[in-house]
Amino acid sequence: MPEGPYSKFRVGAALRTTSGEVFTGCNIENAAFTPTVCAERVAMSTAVAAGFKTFDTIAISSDVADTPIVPCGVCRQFLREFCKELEMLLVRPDGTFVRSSLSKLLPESFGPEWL
Ligand SMILES: O=c1ccn([C@H]2C[C@H](O)[C@@H](CO)O2)c(=O)[nH]1
Ligand SMILES: [Zn+2]
Repeated sequence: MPEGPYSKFRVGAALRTTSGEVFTGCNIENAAFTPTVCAERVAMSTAVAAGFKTFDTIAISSDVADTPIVPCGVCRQFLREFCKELEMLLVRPDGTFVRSSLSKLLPESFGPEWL
């Protein structure tokens, strides 16, 4: 995965649909900073643009810290739109990972069924 030119972070995400397809994404940084998009949102946007709307698992990895990466708040809400109970594999640079879930990282969440 490419390095973000400003943060120097490399983040990758692999999102699996309930029918087994995998869509990947990387963080895409912007000179104006604010328009930067995270790997998780790129992966889900790519999947939705391809017509997939049901997901079960996302793996997220980074090569920066020794601790597993965690998705930012914006991504948690973005992912929530299509899967309240999304399983998460938070991967360390050495390939080991911890399991988490969106319902754990974004409890009592607001979603489409409210509208
Ligand atoms: O879960 C995360 C956390 C951060 N980033 C990106 C956004 C930015 O390019 C860089 C630093 O925040 O890492 C992601 O892609 N996913
Ligand atoms: Zn994010």
